[in-house]
Amino acid sequence: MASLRFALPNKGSLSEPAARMLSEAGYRVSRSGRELIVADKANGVQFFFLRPRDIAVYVGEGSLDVGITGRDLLLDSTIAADEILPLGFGRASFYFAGVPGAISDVSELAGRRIATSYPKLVRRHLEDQGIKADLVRLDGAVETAVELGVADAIADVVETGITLKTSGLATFGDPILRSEAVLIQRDATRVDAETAEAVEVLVRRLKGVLIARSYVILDFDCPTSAQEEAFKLVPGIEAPTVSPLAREGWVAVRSLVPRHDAPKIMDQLWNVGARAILVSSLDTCRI
Ligand SMILES: Nc1ncnc2c1ncn2[C@@H]1O[C@H](COP(=O)(O)OP(=O)(O)OP(=O)(O)O)[C@@H](O)[C@H]1O
Ligand SMILES: O=P(O)(O)OC[C@H]1O[C@H](OP(=O)(O)OP(=O)(O)O)[C@H](O)[C@@H]1O
Ligand SMILES: [Mg+2]
Repeated sequence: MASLRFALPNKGSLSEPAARMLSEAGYRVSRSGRELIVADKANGVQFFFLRPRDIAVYVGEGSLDVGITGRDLLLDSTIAADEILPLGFGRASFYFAGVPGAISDVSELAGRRIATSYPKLVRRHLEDQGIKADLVRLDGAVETAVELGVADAIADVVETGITLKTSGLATFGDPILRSEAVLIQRDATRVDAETAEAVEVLVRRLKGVLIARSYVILDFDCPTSAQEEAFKLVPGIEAPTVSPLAREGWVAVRSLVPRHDAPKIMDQLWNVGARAILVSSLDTCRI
């Protein structure tokens, strides 16, 4: 079986959660030391640990088949690759920011200097708005660039907003981008059939983890007189599973429900007469 060549972040915010998600999907990604290539022979995958910023390059130009990186890093890459699955972690927004009062609107950026580690992404955004500004490309810690007089504003990743606040800056304008970790592949039309099949299996496994993270299993006992009303509350993915109970006039019901809706649904089920309402977590699944 040919190996699927998979690029994973070797450090940074995305590294640990990417490895955890793959491990939950059944792959063996653990590194015993600092090795940069790990073979998962049982699953026919070879993992290459690379800087997240370089991952789109390796995947886009075809040296590696798939990879996990940030949507913002993908869009900033000079080599294009296709986003095939958003992965729900590494969420962050990308904003312009400046000293409050000094700049409060994106239109005021015309002719100003903007520090960023994401020049392509920012340039394209400014062009779309017809704004001409000078970009100052920095590797990191861009928040300090305004204080040190290197730039008039910055464009950077904002997660909690703490770094901005402690640097005396505030965002202005709408978010330039909402980013999260994404699975990427080279231009799908250039992928051979065997690789496409391996990617399909990978995507199904990852979707299994995503569903397992966002849904819970709900079990309850329900009087048959209330079952129609209860089924409306728990439609499930196809339909709820209904089994007989060893008690006349009652059924046992099982269904998947969105994790964050579970408390409200449990209250509603109780109100229609359901009892012994249990919630349990999924490890993974194929839907
Ligand atoms: N708080 C955060 N800080 C930085 N990047 C974040 C954060 N939360 C999510 N991300 C995402 O992580 C990716 C940045 O990867 P990068 O390797 O630069 O991570 P990093 O946390 O900045 O690590 P380092 O600065 O050590 O290289 C981007 O896709 C970014 O949107
Ligand atoms: O909104 P917050 O939760 O404060 O997070 C955002 C900050 O985190 C990142 O910096 P990082 O620590 O990666 O350092 P870097 O700028 O050197 O990459 C990013 O560039 C912001 O500075
Ligand atoms: Mg960083």
